This record gives sequence, C-alpha cells and structure tokens, in this order.
Amino acid sequence: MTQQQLGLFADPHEGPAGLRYAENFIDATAEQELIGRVATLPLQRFQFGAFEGNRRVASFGYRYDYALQRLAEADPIPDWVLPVARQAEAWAGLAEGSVRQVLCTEYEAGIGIGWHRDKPHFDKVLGLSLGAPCKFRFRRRSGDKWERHTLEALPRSLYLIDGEARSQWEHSIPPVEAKRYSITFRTMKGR
Ligand SMILES: O=C(O)CCC(=O)C(=O)O
Ligand SMILES: [Fe+2]
Repeated sequence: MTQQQLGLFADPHEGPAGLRYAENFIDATAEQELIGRVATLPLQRFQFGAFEGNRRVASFGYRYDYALQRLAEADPIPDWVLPVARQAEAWAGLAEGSVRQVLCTEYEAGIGIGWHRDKPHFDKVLGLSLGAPCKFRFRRRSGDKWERHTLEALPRSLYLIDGEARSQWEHSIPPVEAKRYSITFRTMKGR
C-alpha cells in the first residue's frame, strides 16, 4: 500500500507542484485603483455555451469563444493593466510581454466558479485577487479518490498556476462571501 492510500502525505500542506503564491503583491492604494478600473469596465455575464454563468468578465488580448470553441482576438490590453502585468511577469520569472491575455472578473457575493482547467491554448496563469478573500480550491484524481488542496487567496495576493497545478489539477472557487474581483494574466502556448 502506498503512503497515499494510507492517507499519509509527506506534507499535507504542500499542495500542487507548480502553484506559487505571494501575499501583499500590491498595496491597498493600488488595489483600490484597480478595483475602480475593473468595476467600470463593460463587464459581460460569462457565456458558457447555452448557459450564462453569473460572474461578469472582460477579456483583453484574446478571449476564448465558447460558442465557436476557439480563441478570438479581443481589445488590446489596456494601459492601466500593463504595470501590474509587468510586475506579475517579473515575479514569475517570465519575459516582459509574455502575458498576452488579461481577464478581469467580478464575483458578486454568492457567486463562484466551478471545477475546470483553463483552456489549453493558454500556458501559465497568474491571478491577482482584489476585494474579498476566497477559497481557491484544487483537486486531482488519485485512484478512486480526489486529492485536494485549498489556497486562501487573500486580497492583494498573486498566485501562479504552472506545472502540475496547471496540467493535472482542476481549480474552483466556492461562492464568495462579499464582492471579489480578480485580474488573471495568461501566457500563450506555442506563440
Ligand atoms: O478569479 C480567479 O482568481 C480565477 C478564475 C478562474 O479560474 C478562471 O477564470 O479561469
Ligand atoms: Fe481558471
């Protein structure tokens, strides 16, 4: 029997390989400014095939068209996002300009996001949290069970989803308790 089947992990707090997290990535002033910017975007209810999700989003650079199941071009990444995108690239050790897609999302209280992996067109995924905290949950199949991990994503924090966290683990956010915004930065695979 393996350690895993016995429920014995080397470190139960370790979490998925390829997941990195930094608290206080930006200060409260920058957070308020970014919230102001995102809140005044023409956010659209997330369209997932015939269903309408409840979170509201705006995509820049590229957007994934769920109806056509392909990437489409979107408005260019706005100037006000560029400094924090550059800061996120530097923290992740990515070349300047690697972030080619930016997704701004608003979650009202009671809204979350279901289990998924981000589209394979994208490579690395970075996420800046604004407003309310959330539980950022991860799971992956392990035999007939799920291996799980929860990251408490605090406002002003940044996460990086790369490696196994990106390729093997799914993530989701249960309904948030108060309004949360996120700015997600994605690099592109093979571009
Ligand atoms: O709000 C977030 O931090 C992440 C949202 C997410 O997982 C996604 O849009 O793919
Ligand atoms: Fe995601």
